[in-house]
Amino acid sequence: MSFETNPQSLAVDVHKLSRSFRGNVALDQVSLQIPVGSVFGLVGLNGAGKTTLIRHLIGSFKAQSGTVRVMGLDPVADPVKVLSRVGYLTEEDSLPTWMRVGELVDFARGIYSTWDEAYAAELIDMFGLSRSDRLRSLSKGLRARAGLLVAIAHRPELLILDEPSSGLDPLARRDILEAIIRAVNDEGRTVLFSSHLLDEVERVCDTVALMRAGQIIETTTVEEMERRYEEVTYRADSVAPPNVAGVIGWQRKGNEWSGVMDANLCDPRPLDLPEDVTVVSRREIRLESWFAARAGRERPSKSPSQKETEVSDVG
Ligand SMILES: Nc1ncnc2c1ncn2[C@@H]1O[C@H](COP(=O)(O)OP(=O)(O)OP(=O)(O)O)[C@@H](O)[C@H]1O
Repeated sequence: MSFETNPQSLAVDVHKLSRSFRGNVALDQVSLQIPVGSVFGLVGLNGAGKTTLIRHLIGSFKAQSGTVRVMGLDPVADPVKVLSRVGYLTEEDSLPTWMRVGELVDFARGIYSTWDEAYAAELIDMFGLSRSDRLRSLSKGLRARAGLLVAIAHRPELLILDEPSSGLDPLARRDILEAIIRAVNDEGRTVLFSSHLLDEVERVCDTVALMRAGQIIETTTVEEMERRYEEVTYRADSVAPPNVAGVIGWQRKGNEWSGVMDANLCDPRPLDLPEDVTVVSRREIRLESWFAARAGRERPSKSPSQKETEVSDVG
């Protein structure tokens, strides 16, 4: 999919970004455009390149080739301007643990000119923190909340959450994270959310990009994905999936084969479907099935229709 290319309307604009670590390609000609105001999900298997991409956005990696713009600025050339407008929370527990929550808040207030003290106080309360708590003595989940507080109390234009949920219990993940993402987005701000928790991504994101082996292989709105793909389950006593052209990925459970197909390209009941193969169900696609079909381990090809189908055994 393509977005409006007016730089003013893009919170993130990455063009043909490549990066290798000692000869190993981590990012391969990645182009990514995130429109202002979107909640954008970044998904992919371990090692797909998500964190490496995000680190370029916050200026901790310099592009080896290609360009990176965040709110129209180069994060390496203009780190202060960019970081003052970005909120960033990573799974790494990198807060200065010798500080108390109050000291952390005072420190952050000094850094960000847009710091909203009333909002910070509200968040301390909402997260069950106290200014006198020493970060070292907090549980991992409370420290993650303190990190989230610092990431959002300056009301960033772009909030980047890189696996933010790993330290949070399910309740915090659902209630706090979703509330924050929606609040940030309601103000017309942008959220980039990288996560392995696909149900969360599906719930909060309007657009999702899938990374595989250092490339973005598909960017789609959740709506578009639901319109385009469907999951069809067949019953077939065969060792190979039914011969249905254009299926982008199969999952097998006993004698049932579920295929993710592009509704524009496939006929779920082709005329040559063998008589002993029956269609058990046709379901709306879920992000998890799309991910399983598209995120596989081999190098990507150009489009879903050109891609070799993959089979995974789930039962
Ligand atoms: N500092 C580094 N030095 C060497 N290799 C690195 C470094 N950072 C990342 N890599 C490699 O780059 C590739 C992409 O890693 P990256 O952490 O970006 O993936 P990811 O999609 O964020 O994975 P995960 O979901 O596990 O966090 C991997 O092969 C990783 O080993």
